[in-house]
Amino acid sequence: MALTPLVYWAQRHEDIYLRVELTDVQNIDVHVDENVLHFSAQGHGAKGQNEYKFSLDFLLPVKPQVSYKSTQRQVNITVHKIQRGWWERLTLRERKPVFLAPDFDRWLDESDAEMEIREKEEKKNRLKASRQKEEGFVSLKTVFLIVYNLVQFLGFSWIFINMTVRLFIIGIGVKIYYTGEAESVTYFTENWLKHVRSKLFSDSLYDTFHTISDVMFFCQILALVEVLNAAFGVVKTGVIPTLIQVVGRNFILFIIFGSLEEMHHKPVVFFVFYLWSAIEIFRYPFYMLGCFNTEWKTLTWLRYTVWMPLYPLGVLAEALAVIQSIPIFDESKLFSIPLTKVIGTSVSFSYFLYIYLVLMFLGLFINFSHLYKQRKRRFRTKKRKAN
Ligand SMILES: CCCCCCCCCCCCC[C@@H](O)CC(=O)SCCNC(=O)CCNC(=O)[C@H](O)C(C)(C)COP(=O)(O)OP(=O)(O)OC[C@H]1O[C@@H](n2cnc3c(N)ncnc32)[C@H](O)[C@@H]1OP(=O)(O)O
Repeated sequence: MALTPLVYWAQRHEDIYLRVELTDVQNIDVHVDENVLHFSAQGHGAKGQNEYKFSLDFLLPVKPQVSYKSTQRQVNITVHKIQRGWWERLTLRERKPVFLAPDFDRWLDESDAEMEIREKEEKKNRLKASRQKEEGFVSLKTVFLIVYNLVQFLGFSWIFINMTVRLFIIGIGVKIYYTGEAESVTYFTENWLKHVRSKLFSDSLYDTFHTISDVMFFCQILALVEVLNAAFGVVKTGVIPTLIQVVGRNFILFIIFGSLEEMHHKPVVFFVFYLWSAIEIFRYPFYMLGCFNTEWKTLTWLRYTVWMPLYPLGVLAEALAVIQSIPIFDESKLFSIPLTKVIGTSVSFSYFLYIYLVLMFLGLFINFSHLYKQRKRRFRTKKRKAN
């Protein structure tokens, strides 16, 4: 025989909530037919395990679509009113069915319900406002990163192209000079070629600092922004690797090359600048595309692969520059720390440079493993996305 479960009800301006006191419910059937809700299910109620049924003839029209959710302890039913409003009772008949009672857990009177609506609306508005603020910040951040990456890309491209063109011209100069044809040209032409060759060679290898340094200074000072970006969470990356990278390069640029005129004409400047710019012409456009949520696979591959040979070579070139600068610092006593007049001597900056050489290889190890992890993460996520 079908029994009636205990049913608790509450209302809001738009909905009716029913809570049916049945546990471990199965075979639930809930539907609204001609404004009457019919419920039947098997479950454990006040009369033990049984089939339970009830129906409710609503006071005012409701929508035929009902939603329900059954948990282990109860069945929650939501019925939607056709017209928004507050009902004075639930059923058409004035006499309340015996199995029906107010759900005091959800019960609100009309004014409380209005307050609830107002609170919900205010919460929604607050959420909307904060989302708009966040979106504004995100778009501002994106514009900032696009501009930053674009400026760096243009700077390093100028450096790289300038140096490549000069290197290419030397190549041709050397080739013309050493070919058999060159031997057959007049003494005047040979001398002229010799002059051109030596001029081009010295210009491109020995004069890198004077041609390139201003742009390199600009780009590397600007790169300090990357440390701030990492520190303030503007981009998702570690502060330590970025700090090592930026401080490491700026030390070479400003202290080793910038402060010693004797270093300006050394070919090592060429190698250091060339190796630095060779990665950045891929890294910055890769970041730029990332800002547009776009990816160009070849560029991604280059960004996460080219550093493998370039990083150790870059550190080697920087180490060579440091080693070459040591006798110059010793002789010039630049940055040396004067000891008291009694001792009458000073501690040369070169001692710091020996320590720095060790730090460089430590920095190489930290950043190499960081870049290796970034590469693995990048290609792992890509593979997972592809699956
Ligand atoms: C602490 C005191 C320091 C003392 C120093 C003493 C030791 C000094 C040793 C120094 C050795 C330096 C040698 C070096 O100068 C030699 C060379 O550079 S040789 C040339 C080769 N070099 C390189 O390849 C390094 C290039 N640089 C880098 O890759 C970065 O600077 C580095 C911090 C090393 C790594 O980059 P990052 O951690 O940012 O990795 P990702 O590129 O994968 O980026 C992670 C996510 O962040 C997003 N991101 C990062 N930057 C930007 C940006 N500007 N705009 C937009 N988005 C950015 C990126 O898209 C990634 O996000 P997602 O994963 O979602 O795609």
